[in-house]
Amino acid sequence: MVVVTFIKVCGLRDDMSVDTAVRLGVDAVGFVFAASVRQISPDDAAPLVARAATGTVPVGVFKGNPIEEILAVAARTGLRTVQVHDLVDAQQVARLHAAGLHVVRAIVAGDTSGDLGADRLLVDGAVAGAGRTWDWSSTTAPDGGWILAGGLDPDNVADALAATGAWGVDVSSGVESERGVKDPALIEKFVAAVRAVRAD
Ligand SMILES: O=C(O)c1ccccc1N[C@@H]1O[C@H](COP(=O)(O)O)[C@@H](O)[C@H]1O
Repeated sequence: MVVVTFIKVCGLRDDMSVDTAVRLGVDAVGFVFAASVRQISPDDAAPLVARAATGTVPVGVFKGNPIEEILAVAARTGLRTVQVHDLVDAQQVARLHAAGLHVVRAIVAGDTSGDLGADRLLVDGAVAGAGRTWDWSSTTAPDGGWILAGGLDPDNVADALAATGAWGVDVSSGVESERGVKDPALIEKFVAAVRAVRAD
């Protein structure tokens, strides 16, 4: 039986990477507004967000950004979905919802504080965007469909899915030729590896 796994490719900063992801039919692309080698400004992200909006959901990724800044970035870029790595209470989620945003709450593996009302959970390793795997068998899978992240690449994603049964996967470092530089061939290899996974 073929398994349809949600795929997000994160940390995009140029037309070619966005076009590659859209051509491959990935479900979501991420633009990082947190302090990072992949950080992009709202002005530079806005045209990429518009470029992605053809069946591939653009997602703003935030860590260490005040809620006011997240709202301002969404308004400037047209983003309707945000992935936030440091939400601590349901009021923050409610403020984002009140602005009409779809909210992905990113947590570190082992955190059992739940979704705080967010629309989806993403479970990552201790250092977001570092390309480091974590012990996928060490955590109890959250209820419902959740997204697995942290050091995924074309060679380990099938094992990661088999170990966790995650609903979706998110990749950044594992599809780069050097830190912060996306490699279209690796993006294609990653997507093929996810789509080759079967449940028998
Ligand atoms: O990619 C970043 O630099 C980043 C910075 C701050 C918060 C999140 C970030 N990216 C997210 O990190 C995970 C895993 O990335 P990796 O594949 O291990 O490099 C993923 O959810 C990205 O969206």
